[in-house]
Amino acid sequence: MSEPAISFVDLGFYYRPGHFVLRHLDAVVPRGTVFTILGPNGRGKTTLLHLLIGALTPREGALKVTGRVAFVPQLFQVSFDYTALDMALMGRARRIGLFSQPTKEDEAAALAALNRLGVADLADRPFHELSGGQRQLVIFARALVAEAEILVLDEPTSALDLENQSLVLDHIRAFAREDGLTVAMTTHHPHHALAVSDIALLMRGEGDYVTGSADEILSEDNLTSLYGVPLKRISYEHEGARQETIAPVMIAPRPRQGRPGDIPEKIGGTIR
Ligand SMILES: Nc1ncnc2c1ncn2[C@@H]1O[C@H](COP(=O)(O)OP(=O)(O)OP(=O)(O)O)[C@@H](O)[C@H]1O
Repeated sequence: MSEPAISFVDLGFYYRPGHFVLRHLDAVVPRGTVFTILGPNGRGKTTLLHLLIGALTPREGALKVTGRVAFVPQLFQVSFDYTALDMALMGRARRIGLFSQPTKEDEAAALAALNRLGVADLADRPFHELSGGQRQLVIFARALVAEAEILVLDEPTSALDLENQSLVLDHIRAFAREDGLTVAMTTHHPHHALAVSDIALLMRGEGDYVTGSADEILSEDNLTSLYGVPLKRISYEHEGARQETIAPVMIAPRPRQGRPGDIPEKIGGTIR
């Protein structure tokens, strides 16, 4: 079996001595899989991503990341007047070198990546004038142009409308299934995790983690106890195939046929 893209054993990190943000954390992420990190605010998801990209160093345990990493942060700001194409070209910086000009081949690669993400028409627009979602797609293109083997994505769908969420999830799946990339990402959306992940990590608190096959880990019980609100796995049919999604039941469901408190049997499918 090939070496995993990411592995950590007994990983621990604190910003201030004596105040561990995460501790005794173990996971193995094989190449070409999608690894999703979930947990309530402040549990250390972003801290874990920063450890993966080498911006932070473990205080305890061992962390191994094998392959070139590209990081896509949640909000990407630039203070200079770069175009979207310039931003994508920055992914080629390693090839182009500090004082050289991009070649036609570099430009073609950057345009192809923008095209794949559906934003080639924005190539000449100033990056800082783009919407949050458009910027996100351009930064994805930059990660592709960098020919990274491991993509580390901080809440990749947070700035996106529903259509673009779906598009980005499709891209994430394709990066892993078609390009063989490994994707490590955080999300506050369990249904996104279920849609794309092979492996999930639930960060329940310091020293309290669950990791393993996403389909098994993202159970109603695990998610309900993680978030403190009831969540349901919903089975439905789409284009002739059985699918599953996850939805929170944060407010009392609307009663059907005037029966107060009646939990609907169907929300486009069957609640298990
Ligand atoms: N630079 C820092 N210095 C000190 N403490 C920090 C720093 N960054 C984060 N923390 C603390 O570490 C803990 C974990 O933060 P982190 O941002 O990793 O959580 P998160 O799970 O990503 O949260 P969210 O879902 O809100 O983005 C929090 O208590 C936070 O206050």
